[in-house]
Amino acid sequence: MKGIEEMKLPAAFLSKMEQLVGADYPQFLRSYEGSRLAGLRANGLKISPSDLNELLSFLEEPIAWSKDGFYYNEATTRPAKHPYYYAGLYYIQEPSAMLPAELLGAQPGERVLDLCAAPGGKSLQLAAHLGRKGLLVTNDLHPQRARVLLKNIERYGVANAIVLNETPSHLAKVFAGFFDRILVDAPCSGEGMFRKEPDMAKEWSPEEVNKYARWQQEILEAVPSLLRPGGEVVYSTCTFSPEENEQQMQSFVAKYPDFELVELRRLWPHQVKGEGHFVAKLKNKTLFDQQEYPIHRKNKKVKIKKQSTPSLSESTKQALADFSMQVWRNKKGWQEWLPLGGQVIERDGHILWESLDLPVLRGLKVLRSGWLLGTVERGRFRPSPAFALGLPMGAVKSAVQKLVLSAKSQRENSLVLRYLRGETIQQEGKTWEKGWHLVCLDEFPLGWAKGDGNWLKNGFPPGWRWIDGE
Ligand SMILES: C[S@@+](CC[C@H](N)C(=O)[O-])C[C@H]1O[C@@H](n2cnc3c(N)ncnc32)[C@H](O)[C@@H]1O
Repeated sequence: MKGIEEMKLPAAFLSKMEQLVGADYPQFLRSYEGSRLAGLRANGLKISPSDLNELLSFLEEPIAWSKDGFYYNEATTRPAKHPYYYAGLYYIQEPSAMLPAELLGAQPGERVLDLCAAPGGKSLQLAAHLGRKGLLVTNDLHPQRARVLLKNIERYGVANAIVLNETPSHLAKVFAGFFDRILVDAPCSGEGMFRKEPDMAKEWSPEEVNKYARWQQEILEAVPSLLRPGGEVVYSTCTFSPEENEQQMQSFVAKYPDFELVELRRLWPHQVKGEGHFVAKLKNKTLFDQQEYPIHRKNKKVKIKKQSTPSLSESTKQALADFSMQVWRNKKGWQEWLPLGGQVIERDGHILWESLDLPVLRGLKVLRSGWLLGTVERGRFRPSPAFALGLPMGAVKSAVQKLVLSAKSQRENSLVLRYLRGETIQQEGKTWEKGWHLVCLDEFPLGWAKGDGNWLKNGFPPGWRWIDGE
């Protein structure tokens, strides 16, 4: 717990805050004496909040503005060191940061864009709201951050997402009028993060605030072209400065009179249990007749891929059937678990499920255009970790060749850790059939392992592994 002096917050920042919060200033200052607040969210693609609460003994009260978030105590708990974390059952997220995606209100079947998405906490929330129906386009400008975003999309089992590394203006050219809803969780001066990461305060200056305000404005410029008539946008930041928040919204609606501001919320650290956030919802006022919806979807500006016959070669089909026979004892077992509205394609040896509701992505930096099922090498299918993690519960239940692990006792937990560390699985008196085995933690998929007749060779990817002592 740091006091305000110890944190060395810039004097100009403090006097700005004094003006901004007025009579609340003493409480605002006192909020810096409290500890930062930690939260996590149940991954709705895998588990309900109440089931997660039953499973994890360390969850505290629910987070008021989130349907699936809980507080936990950072001093006593390390939720990232738990096998259920590796099964993608929950995402660790600052409590205030749970509000923007909640307010966007994405519905199953919609097309949703997360424009500034890395590392992906809010994208995962949006993916859970869509279920496996509709399309999530998730993007970040910075290449390394976009790669982290991809990893999270895969680790949390999102099948119907495409991951891009683009500028908003490039996206606007390809996705004109495409999206039902857009989240702009903008880069910002991060004033709400000073308690969590005091070093960030060193970078603060009025010039920094203005620099971010300019970037945010540039990002927002792309929104009117990307959104369909009648669509909705949530703009959010984790900063307090009005230049990056209310003023940004005012200039947006002044410039684009088709838009109205329908909701504006501030979470202040001295008023709620969170680090603070600004969240605003905008709506495009242009009338949008639901009856015309399908027609709009054929908007000529957006070239949607035509339904084509699956482009798999005979040898790939055979490789997939062989794999499916191993895991489900059924040649077509794997096909049952694909989301609707897409097709399986083969591109450069990669087998992907892709939505049919995609514009032509040529010219964009695409990190992933759907659910990576695996690769075909020398006529054999090798399933990807993302394939395992994206399998719904029914697929796990009906899999025959599988290794079901449990973390409920210490002895069982040690086998899970061996798998997560990437070790070969051997058990006395037990041999493993040849071929792929789905590895699960209770009924949740974790990854793959390959039997060689004796042992199970570990298929858990190096970049995802459990590292002792971290
Ligand atoms: C506040 S963070 C996003 C956090 C994220 N929404 C989450 O919940 O995990 C802002 C992100 O915007 C990205 N960014 C910065 N400028 C951008 C731009 N012009 N277009 C798209 N993304 C941008 C940054 O790389 C950063 O990852």
